[in-house]
Amino acid sequence: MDQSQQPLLATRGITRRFGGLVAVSNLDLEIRPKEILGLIGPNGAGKSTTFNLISGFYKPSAGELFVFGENCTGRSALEISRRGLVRTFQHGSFMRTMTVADNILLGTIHGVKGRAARRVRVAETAEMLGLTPYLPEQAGNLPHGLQRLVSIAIAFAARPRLLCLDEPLTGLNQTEVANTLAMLERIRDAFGCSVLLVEHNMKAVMRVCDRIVVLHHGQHLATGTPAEIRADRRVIDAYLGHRHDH
Ligand SMILES: Nc1ncnc2c1ncn2[C@@H]1O[C@H](COP(=O)(O)OP(=O)(O)OP(=O)(O)O)[C@@H](O)[C@H]1O
Repeated sequence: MDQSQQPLLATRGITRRFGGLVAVSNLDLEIRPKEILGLIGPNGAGKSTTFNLISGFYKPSAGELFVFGENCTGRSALEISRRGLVRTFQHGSFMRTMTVADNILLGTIHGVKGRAARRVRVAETAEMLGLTPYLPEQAGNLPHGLQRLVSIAIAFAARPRLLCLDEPLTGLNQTEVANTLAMLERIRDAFGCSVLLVEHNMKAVMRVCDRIVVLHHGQHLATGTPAEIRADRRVIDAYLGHRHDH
């Protein structure tokens, strides 16, 4: 296969059980270079579990995980992050009492050597995300929208090849959503990084994603472009038809 088209990440038949409950069942998923991939589905569909499986926070009950072509089934979250996959968490992933600058610095610890280089990386990252004016501020004192950006900045400071974002748009107003989407596209275009987006804001998902994967009851329901997903009768019945924000 042409190296540039090899999936950055692939799951083969990945499954996760919690006791008798199958949260994710036999899922094949691929994330391609430089794509923004949306992962959507109703509450309880298995999105967070999938996210935890691919970032190494959960071990699969069955199936395999390939990260950048390497079989990483059963590897720890740290081992996977060292290969260039970085994630955020649903409820924010930053230290409230630290400054924005020190928060972003945390994201450079594994990937950048030396104080001066780290300082440069922090400045570049803040610039990219529009956070430069807030660098000296205590992160916990910032408005919610900026706090969400700080979480993304920490993840992006490692310059991942795959940035996995867990509901990054929750609680943002329309302007903040538009700014965040524009920022994701900038990151993708400038650094060639892929983005996996778990998100309930359908309007945003339809706008920014190249492809979308739909889960339902832990199973794969559909994969396609936003236009294909919007027109898919099974997806409308299972999910989109019940929503009011698209
Ligand atoms: N640690 C756990 N222990 C037991 N059951 C779990 C655990 N995590 C998830 N589940 C169950 O697995 C199923 C899938 O949950 P998951 O959180 O992955 O769905 P989701 O699509 O992310 O939902 P939401 O949109 O509400 O975040 C649900 O039935 C949930 O109750």
